[in-house]
Amino acid sequence: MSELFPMIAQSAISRRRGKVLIGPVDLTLEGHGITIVIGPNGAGKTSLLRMLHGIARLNEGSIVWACDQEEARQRQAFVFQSPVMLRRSVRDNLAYPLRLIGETRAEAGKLAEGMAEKVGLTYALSRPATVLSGGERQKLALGRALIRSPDVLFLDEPCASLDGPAMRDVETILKNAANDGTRLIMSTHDMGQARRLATEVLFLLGGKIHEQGDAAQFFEQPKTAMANAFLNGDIVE
Ligand SMILES: Nc1ncnc2c1ncn2[C@@H]1O[C@H](COP(=O)(O)OP(=O)(O)OP(=O)(O)O)[C@@H](O)[C@H]1O
Repeated sequence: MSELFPMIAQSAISRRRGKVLIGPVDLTLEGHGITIVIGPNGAGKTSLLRMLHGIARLNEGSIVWACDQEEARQRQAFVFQSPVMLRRSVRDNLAYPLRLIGETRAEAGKLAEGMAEKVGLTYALSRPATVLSGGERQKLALGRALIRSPDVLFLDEPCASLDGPAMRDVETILKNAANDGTRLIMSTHDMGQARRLATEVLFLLGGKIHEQGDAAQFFEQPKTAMANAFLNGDIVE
């Protein structure tokens, strides 16, 4: 398989009805680690993730992966804040991405069971996804996104409405995925979570990347006054 990274965005801009949602963005993503995207409400976190993943229109500039675009698309997954589930069992939801690429029902079911174990949902395999709790739904969404072993997983506030134990479980799943070689790029409002997970930080402000850096260094000594103010809990806009 060819290399997917680096991903290079140059002067990338996404607009909606003439308004810039995000950009211009100049960004190089290397192939390892967990990049956490932070910034105040409306800074453009969701828009950045959607633009990089290719589900928000790229109006200007370029986003280029090291392999061809179609292959790059196949090797990515995205987890939304409020994932939509099929009105079927947990097993079928997990198996679905595999069925889409032609896996047999039996094989997809077997792999779904393996993934259910990884995300802690073995006990719920036969339950309809519609009866799951918020935490269980998010674990299912992660399992469904990870079942094709994506090289990159984008996550938009995946823990936004989860309680402590569910958040801890989700973070464990994410760390395991990163250790297994999936590159994670994730937005969060939770600075504790950002500190626990990040190897790299993108701090967004006003639709632009205001600061990018190694996580330990960013949290210890941010380079910009705005990032410093944000980390101190000041109102930044
Ligand atoms: N579909 C849309 N149409 C018009 N404007 C939009 C749309 N989606 C987002 N915006 C605007 O684009 C800007 C960036 O929004 P975005 O959701 O990317 O920010 P965010 O950092 O993820 O915010 P939050 O932390 O509140 O989720 C905001 O000003 C928002 O109001």
